[in-house]
Amino acid sequence: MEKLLIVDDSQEIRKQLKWGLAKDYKVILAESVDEALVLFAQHQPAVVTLDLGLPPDIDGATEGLRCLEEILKQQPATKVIVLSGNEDHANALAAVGMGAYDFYHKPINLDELKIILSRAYHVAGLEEENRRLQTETRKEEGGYGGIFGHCPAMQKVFATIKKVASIDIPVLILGESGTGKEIVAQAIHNRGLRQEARFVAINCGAIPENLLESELFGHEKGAFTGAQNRVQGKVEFADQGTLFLDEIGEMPPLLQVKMLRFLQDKLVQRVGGREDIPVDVRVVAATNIDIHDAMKKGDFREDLYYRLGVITIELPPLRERGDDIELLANVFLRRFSQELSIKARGFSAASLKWIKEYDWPGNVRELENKVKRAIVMADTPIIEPWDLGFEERELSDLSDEATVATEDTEMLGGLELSGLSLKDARYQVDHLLLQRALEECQGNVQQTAEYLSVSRPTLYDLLKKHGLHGS
Ligand SMILES: Nc1ncnc2c1ncn2[C@@H]1O[C@H](COP(=O)(O)OP(=O)(O)OP(=O)(O)O)[C@@H](O)[C@H]1O
Repeated sequence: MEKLLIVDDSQEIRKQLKWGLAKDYKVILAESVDEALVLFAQHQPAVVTLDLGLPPDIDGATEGLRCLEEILKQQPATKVIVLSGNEDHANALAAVGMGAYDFYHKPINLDELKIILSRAYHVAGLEEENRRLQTETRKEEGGYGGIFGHCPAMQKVFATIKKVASIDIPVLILGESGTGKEIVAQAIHNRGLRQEARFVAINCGAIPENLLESELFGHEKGAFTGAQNRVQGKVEFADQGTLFLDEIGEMPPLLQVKMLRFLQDKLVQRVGGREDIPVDVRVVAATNIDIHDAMKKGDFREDLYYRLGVITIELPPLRERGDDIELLANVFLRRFSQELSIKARGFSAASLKWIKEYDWPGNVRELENKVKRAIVMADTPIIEPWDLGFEERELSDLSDEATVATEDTEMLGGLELSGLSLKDARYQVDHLLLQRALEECQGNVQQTAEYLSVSRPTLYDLLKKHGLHGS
């Protein structure tokens, strides 16, 4: 049963209301502001009826308005219904101005008051539900540190991040290119003990072997031609923070040995230097190659693997994430439409079919790029498959809908449509139809619009797009 706080200094009214409302509500009675505020804090009722003339100011409204103010300060969503005398209309209005939900003039008619009360509870309930949904959406909006995923494999990833973040052990992240290895590494850092210090990423596969050592460990002045100054390496730069070694599977054998030594001793020696510099970093590594295969072939050292992969996190490819693909597509749609200030409302059914069925070799990064491109390319707020930039080869397999469209249109004017993308084919057909309708109606715009069953402004837009003119 809902709780209702009744604040009234008149014993008679308190009695009348309790008698009349106790069947529907759990009635709590207060006769002064202080008592009301204590009971309000204790019970947190969604609705309060409040007499404005409370002691010591029973003929004025100062105490009633103070009570209203305090209640709304404690809980702004409370629906306060002010009960006042007929002559006190101005104060009742002032109360509404301060945030009261409604007012009701005494003498009280219980049936009327019951209607007002039930409406107040209804509104309070709706608002509460709305707040709950908004909080949920906001949580969803943030994903897990910006990483979205509902599928069991991603839930397992989140659970592991949670467990390992605050423990200083190495983590190895495995997953195809674009599956989110770097954002997972960043999430581990952001939730860990070193979050105040730096997160330093280095892509071991993108730097030529001869430069990688100095990138990682730094060099002394004169260490090699062109080394004009002493330079700190990424490992040293990450001191106290997290070092993210991306594409560790690509690390050349010699550097694997040096990295292993660093992991064991926590000391770095700059290229051309003799000094051992102590560095305290958390290491998170990632690779998109089959690391077990690389070990079998002798390309990756087993001892380094065991140092780095105390904990491993496997990121599933996008094609194995089920409904997450649609979730991610919508996340990117909202994100980029906001960032680029372009209105994009959603995906057409055909687009969603494509999004779900496509193989996604480039994983989340590819999906992200395709959605971004689509928002820029789309002519309407609804994204169509061709906006997503699927290849013609892929589009030729498109749904029956597209094939039918092409067959129908081929009958229209012997247009050569084969080999055209759906978008181009539609353009050609529109062009032909516009030309014919104009001819048929001798260029009369009004008649042409009627002939094609479009409005005049739409026809003008179409003519402009196709470089055609009425007479
Ligand atoms: N689950 C996810 N939710 C939201 N965005 C994601 C998710 N996974 C990846 N992304 C986004 O996809 C892009 C690629 O992610 P990231 O760079 O972390 O992948 P990666 O596996 O490290 O790629 P690579 O192997 O090429 O280094 C980034 O823009 C990232 O924000």
